[in-house]
Amino acid sequence: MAQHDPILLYVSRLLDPQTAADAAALYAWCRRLDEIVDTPDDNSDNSNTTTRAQLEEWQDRLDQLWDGRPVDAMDAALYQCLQRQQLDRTPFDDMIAGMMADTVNHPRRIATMADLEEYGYQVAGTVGLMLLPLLNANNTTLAQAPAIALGQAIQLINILRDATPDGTMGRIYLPQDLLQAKGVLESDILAGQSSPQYQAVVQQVAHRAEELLQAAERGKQCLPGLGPLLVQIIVELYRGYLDQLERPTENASGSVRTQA
Ligand SMILES: CC(C)=CCC/C(C)=C/CC/C(C)=C/CC/C(C)=C/COP(=O)(O)OP(=O)(O)O
Repeated sequence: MAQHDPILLYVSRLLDPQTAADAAALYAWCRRLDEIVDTPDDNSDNSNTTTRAQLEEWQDRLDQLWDGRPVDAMDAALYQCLQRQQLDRTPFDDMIAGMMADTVNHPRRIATMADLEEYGYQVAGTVGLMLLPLLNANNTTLAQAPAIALGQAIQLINILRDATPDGTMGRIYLPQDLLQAKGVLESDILAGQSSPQYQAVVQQVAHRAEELLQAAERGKQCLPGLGPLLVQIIVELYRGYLDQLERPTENASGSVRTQA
């Protein structure tokens, strides 16, 4: 989907070469994990069992990495990063747990906005926590909530942006309670069909994403040096995507299209 640099690599141009290499090692680990789950669903038990087995294997590899036994060159790069930085293991485990939820909960649905934010923490807020040591946060305790908020905002915006392809893969990440309250038909989402009611749910989620971006902006002063600038660049980039999402266009067949 992405027609741009992955966000982590894009902003790592602001980091010194060693820190950028550490960020790249983190990115590679997250990307390879994402690839395990990012295949079209065939809704079969077989497919889910295979994905779960791959995630369990990934968890075992993480155990080995943390024990100082990386299994390949990419894990070795992350291991070197672990030796330089004080990385906490929890966000790595939480990210795998979030990916696991994608295979257990089938077809993929999210019950409430709180559940969506929890998922956003698991698959993206965790990246914010992983990055804090690399960014030399002055006060890690204070920096955690805004770092998580930024990842969650990015995830919500990506979900809004990718709603149509996700729908055609049978995945609906917009909260069921909001969709039901507005009377949006699941069959319309799966067919990529927009409506004023659907757009109202998009606006609600977009509003929450903007609140999370603002929380990240308020917290950026916890970072030294170019850290606040780095955060502001990410915030403005994703605020730009939000602006485009709030101006939906319809193509000739009336399907959900955004200007992103
Ligand atoms: C505010 C404070 C104190 C710290 C900020 C700490 C940071 C930089 C947090 C951001 C973490 C981050 C970059 C999370 C994003 C994870 C994610 C879902 C990336 C995928 O995004 P895209 O690159 O847009 O994906 P596509 O490739 O699908 O477009």
